[in-house]
Amino acid sequence: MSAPLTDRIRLHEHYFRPFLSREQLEVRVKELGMALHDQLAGANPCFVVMLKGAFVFAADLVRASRLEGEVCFVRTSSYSGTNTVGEVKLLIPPEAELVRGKDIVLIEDIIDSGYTMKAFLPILQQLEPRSITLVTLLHKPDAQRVEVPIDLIGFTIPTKFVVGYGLDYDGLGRNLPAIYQLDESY
Ligand SMILES: O=P(O)(O)OC[C@H]1O[C@H](OP(=O)(O)OP(=O)(O)O)[C@H](O)[C@@H]1O
Ligand SMILES: Nc1nc2[nH]cnc2c(=O)[nH]1
Repeated sequence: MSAPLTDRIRLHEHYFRPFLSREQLEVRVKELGMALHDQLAGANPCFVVMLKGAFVFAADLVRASRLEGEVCFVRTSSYSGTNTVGEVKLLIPPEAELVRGKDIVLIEDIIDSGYTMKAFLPILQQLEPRSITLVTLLHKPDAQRVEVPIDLIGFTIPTKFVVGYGLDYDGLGRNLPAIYQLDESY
């Protein structure tokens, strides 16, 4: 049997405490979906999903938006454990033919230092989309090191490492239905 969501959990050597519940996520993702629907009314966008972390959020957001459009996946990587390694690697690039001339909804799970988006946005812009709407579920403003033009934010959160709802700690935790925050008291 799995642990109740009120309990702290352990992933590898770290403990995490409940932070955003499944219900809070559901309500906010629906609101973001409706906001996207209003902003892009009548458009036929392409949803660009940042793997791996955004896969759960994107699945819910795309459906909540009720917008018809292609979905495409890109993959960047820059974290080892709970720290950014600074260098952003592009492991799966965007499909040029799906992006050119389209209204892009760029879906990210978290903007922390901002380095990932700072590196990726010019790559996307080179493919000449009509517009880019950047949506992030989580934003850590106090951790941000570089400017990023964010259009929609789910939750503004403190500078603490979080897991769940797609986000991992060294490969674990992506399957958790809620979001947990690193508990440094252990
Ligand atoms: O604003 P930043 O400090 O750059 O951090 C944000 C990025 O970090 C995570 O990706 P990660 O590189 O861990 O890859 P993953 O999505 O495959 O877990 C997350 O999914 C964001 O893409
Ligand atoms: N899982 C996870 N990945 C991140 N990438 C940047 N910040 C975070 C974070 O707090 N949690």
